[in-house]
Amino acid sequence: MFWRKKPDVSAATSPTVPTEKAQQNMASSLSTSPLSPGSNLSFAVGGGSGPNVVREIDNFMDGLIRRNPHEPEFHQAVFEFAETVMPFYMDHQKYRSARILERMTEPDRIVSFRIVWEDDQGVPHANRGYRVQFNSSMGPYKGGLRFDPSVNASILKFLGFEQTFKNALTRLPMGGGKGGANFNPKGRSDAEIMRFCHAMMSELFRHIGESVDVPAGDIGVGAREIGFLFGKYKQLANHYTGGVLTGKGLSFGGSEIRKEATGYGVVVFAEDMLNKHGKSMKGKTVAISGSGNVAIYAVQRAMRMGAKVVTVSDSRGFAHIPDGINDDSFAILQDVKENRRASLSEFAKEARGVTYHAGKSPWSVPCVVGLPCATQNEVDETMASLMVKNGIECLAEGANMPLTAQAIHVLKDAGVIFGPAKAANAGGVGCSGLEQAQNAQRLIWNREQVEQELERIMRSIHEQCVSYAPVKNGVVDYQAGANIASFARVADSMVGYGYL
Ligand SMILES: NC(=O)C1=CN([C@@H]2O[C@H](COP(=O)(O)OP(=O)(O)OC[C@H]3O[C@@H](n4cnc5c(N)ncnc54)[C@H](O)[C@@H]3O)[C@@H](O)[C@H]2O)C=CC1
Ligand SMILES: O=C(O)CCC(=O)C(=O)O
Repeated sequence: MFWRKKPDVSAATSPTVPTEKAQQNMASSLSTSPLSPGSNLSFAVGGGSGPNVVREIDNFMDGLIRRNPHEPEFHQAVFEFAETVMPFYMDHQKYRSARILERMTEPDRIVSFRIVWEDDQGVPHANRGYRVQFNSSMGPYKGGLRFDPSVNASILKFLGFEQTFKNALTRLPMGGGKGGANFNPKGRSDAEIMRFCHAMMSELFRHIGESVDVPAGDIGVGAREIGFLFGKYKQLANHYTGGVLTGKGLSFGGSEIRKEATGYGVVVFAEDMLNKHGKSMKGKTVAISGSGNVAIYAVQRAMRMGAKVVTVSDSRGFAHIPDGINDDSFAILQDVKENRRASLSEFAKEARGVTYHAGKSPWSVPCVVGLPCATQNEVDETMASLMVKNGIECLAEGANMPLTAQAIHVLKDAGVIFGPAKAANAGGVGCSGLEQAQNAQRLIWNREQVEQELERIMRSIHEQCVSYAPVKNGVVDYQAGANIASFARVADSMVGYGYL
């Protein structure tokens, strides 16, 4: 069945744009919430969606879940995508006959391996490392490494899937991948982190390369870890190839702005969405979750745009800053998180006008703009309803999949401008692409050059979303726009390659 029809090779040369019929299909499928109230089936498609579209999504998800049991995060990411892409897919026979949706939801390969390292007391530990090489249609696999005890195949498959389409939106030559280990870096010394990274690279180096697969950072992996990983790769490979990892230190091939890029990009994207709807960030109350790499630079960029940032959080609680973070409190936040790697409660103790709320999430604090920048599924339906009640107007996802499918529907149904992760947080990987370009040229661009190029990438992503997005009650559906624009790009390449 899968291989029955011949590929439509002519499609490879003509980029696909949504037809009028597809736009109508999208409008009907998006006109009501796809989740039946009270349904226990989290992927049940119901309401007023076109019956054919609903049936196709159901059948497709049934098959995906059967082939990938016990992987809820992967199912969720694919559902979120399929739900908006299906009408477009159904309208394009060249994709359907090539079974592109089934093919693009199957990773190219997954490697998993043992990582044995020694702690400071001389005790050996074994962890599991992974690299999910999801799709290389657009270029070498590209995507971060995550160190967190929760890491498993489901989480990395969802991240690798998302990364494929995010990278396509940057229009740089990057495929999608993701990796990591179920290692908890919290409380570990620098020496332990170094030994862990060296042990991980002892296996990972066989699977990566500047034209093969180029990892970078994600949760628990920043410049320190990339330095240890790069050093070990250089030693094992016996050559200096900067382009094999991104997020490197500036002294050994890293790029200006990479550290700031994801957070800055999220705010630039939010500003573009607001501008498109006749609004702006200036003077807006902004709630941010997380206090890691993405969150810190989202705070900084939002402050520079004249917004008032009233929350940040970590896995233990959140800090409330009713008058907004200022330059002094931002410097303390950076020091607590980036240098001392301490809890946010320290930030609250040291900065003026900050209270700390242990065990609570920041989303009960009223805001006009929400930027979830911590982790997946941190905002559920209840929190989204509370945000709506509190007057939120715009939400851009800094983290990957921070909202449940139901939470997204609550916001969109209430007319909130919603920026999905694959568009809103693409600045990080976009800047990684610029780091690869500098490494290939053996040149270092200055800060202004990189920042200008990053803004150009974010603006182009915004335009691509708008050009594919339906508009409902005057609000652009960026989720559908991002999914369809990136689907078309990846699908056209896959169709062009034939049956691979
Ligand atoms: N670093 C990057 O360039 C990019 C990161 N992302 C995504 O952004 C998110 C944050 O990543 P980074 O800032 O790089 O990581 P990080 O390790 O620097 O920071 C993660 C933050 O999330 C918080 N956090 C982690 N688990 C949590 C939980 N279960 N509940 C509440 N808070 C939790 C941590 O306390 C920390 O503040 C992730 O979803 C990541 O996949 C997306 C695009 C690029
Ligand atoms: O910079 C990169 O290659 C990866 C960034 C990343 O992991 C992400 O976009 O989620």
